[in-house]
Amino acid sequence: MGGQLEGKAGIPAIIAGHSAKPSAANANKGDGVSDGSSGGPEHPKMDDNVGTPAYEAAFERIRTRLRAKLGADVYNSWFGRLKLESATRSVARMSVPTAFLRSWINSHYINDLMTLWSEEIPDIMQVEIVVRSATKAPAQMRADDAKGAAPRKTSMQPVARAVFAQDRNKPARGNALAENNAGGKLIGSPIDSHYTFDNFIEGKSNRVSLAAARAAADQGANAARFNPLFIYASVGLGKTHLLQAIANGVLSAEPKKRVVYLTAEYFMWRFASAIRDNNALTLKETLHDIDLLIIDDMQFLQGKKIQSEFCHLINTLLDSARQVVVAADRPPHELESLDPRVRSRLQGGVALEIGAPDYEMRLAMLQQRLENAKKEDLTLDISTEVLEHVAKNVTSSFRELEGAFNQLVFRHSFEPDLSIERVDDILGHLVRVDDNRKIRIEDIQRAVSRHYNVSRTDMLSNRRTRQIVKPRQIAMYLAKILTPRSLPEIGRRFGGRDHTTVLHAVRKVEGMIAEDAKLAKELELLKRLIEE
Ligand SMILES: Nc1ncnc2c1ncn2[C@@H]1O[C@H](COP(=O)(O)OP(=O)(O)OP(=O)(O)O)[C@@H](O)[C@H]1O
Repeated sequence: MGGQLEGKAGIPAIIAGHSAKPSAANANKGDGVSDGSSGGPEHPKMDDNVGTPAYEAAFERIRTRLRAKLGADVYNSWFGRLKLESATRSVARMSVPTAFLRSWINSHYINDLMTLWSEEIPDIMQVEIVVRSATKAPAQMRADDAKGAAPRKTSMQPVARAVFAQDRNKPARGNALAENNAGGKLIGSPIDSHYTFDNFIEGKSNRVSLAAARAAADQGANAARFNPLFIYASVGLGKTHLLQAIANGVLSAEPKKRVVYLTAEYFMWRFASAIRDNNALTLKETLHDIDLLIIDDMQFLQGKKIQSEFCHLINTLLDSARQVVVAADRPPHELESLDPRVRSRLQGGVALEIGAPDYEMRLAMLQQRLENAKKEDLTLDISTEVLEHVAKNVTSSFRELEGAFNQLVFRHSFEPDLSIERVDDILGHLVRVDDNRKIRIEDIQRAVSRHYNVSRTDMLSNRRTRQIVKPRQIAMYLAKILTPRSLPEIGRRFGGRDHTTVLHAVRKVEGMIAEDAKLAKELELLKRLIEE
């Protein structure tokens, strides 16, 4: 991979000398509107070669290399939810859950992905990013088919077409997409009936958020205390699951409630198209008349006009005691790109964090997944010892854990007696990723103070001499990119500094790196030393 990780917008990631396929060009438009699958006669079939261990392994290595190159923060933001959808001899197709992510990867990283793929598998001539629908484990999808559920638009569900608002006269539960297509008003994204409170595993790290979510869904006397309810967590810890469980909870109790679930990107797209088509008023009127608004991935809300519409919408809903629930990857006061009026309104309710799951929660999740998977494959038998081993070693998020479980199920079909050693081989990358996340702020402070020859005490002190300020800022920057800690947490570990001081340090160092290649190299070296 080249030293620079910026791709050029709109350049199809096809190696020169091979004919440019229309599908690749489409995949690079990234307009957030078009069909993510982008069609075309030359596309590989969805199930081509996927699951072939060589391709899966190559994809995992590519992810590991991207992570090492970009740092945990940047990687998690853009690639944390990247999945391999299909791969043939010449085309690798990956998916992300939103059009926004697809667009960003296409305009910034597509060439790097192309390079990495061709280094791994020289025959790959083209890479594509498509948008998939709400996440769902393959095992669950097969279970649906077995139960004769209406066919779902699974992995190729384009965000822009995934539209749904609960029609007042329709039953709430069941296959949301089938109901949408049958005539629901087109406003929100689909609500997946598999995400419920009942299958949400409860533990120390999510107990309070779960209780608040239940209260918001019950709409009882307590609900006003949680309005707006703001849930934040880093990737894969259950925000979407909880938000959708609220929607399902409300709809199962009162099917006529008007519930709208939207990702922030979809909200932006919906408003932008309504403004363009001169029907913003109708959209606003419809939205102002709902009972429950749920917005996911709030960190992506951008644009002055859209934010002002959003502000107006939540003001109207909150002022008339309608429930608003929002999720993001950070607390409201850290959503710096948000209009201060929106931020302040979001801060007016309650903001709760979901932390990483502990061992008991992880084991419970694996057991739950195994029980479900066994319903469709009676021969499936993964020992308790293996489940405990995985729960002990894959610790970062439920999504990683789910990925680990799916790999085990896949392997089980041709290696029924999985030993612990084999499990380690198979899940090696997941365990390694996890190790990366265990970097402690103290390790960073120690490495930086040694490198710049300043004492750790000085680094944490109030002294402002240049010799101390620069290493302090560098250490804060490294803490931000190498650990999952929030700005306030980092501030606390640096002598009780405010989160804005940490933010200033991070920006300052980013600016210095952009201008000073020598410093950039020095920091790369430091990063490697800390990660070892
Ligand atoms: N407490 C839980 N109990 C059971 N399953 C969970 C729990 N938390 C998360 N999961 C599962 O883990 C997967 C990832 O969760 P989810 O998509 O809700 O995470 P997220 O926080 O929204 O991540 P992102 O920020 O990347 O969108 C989902 O399949 C979800 O069902």
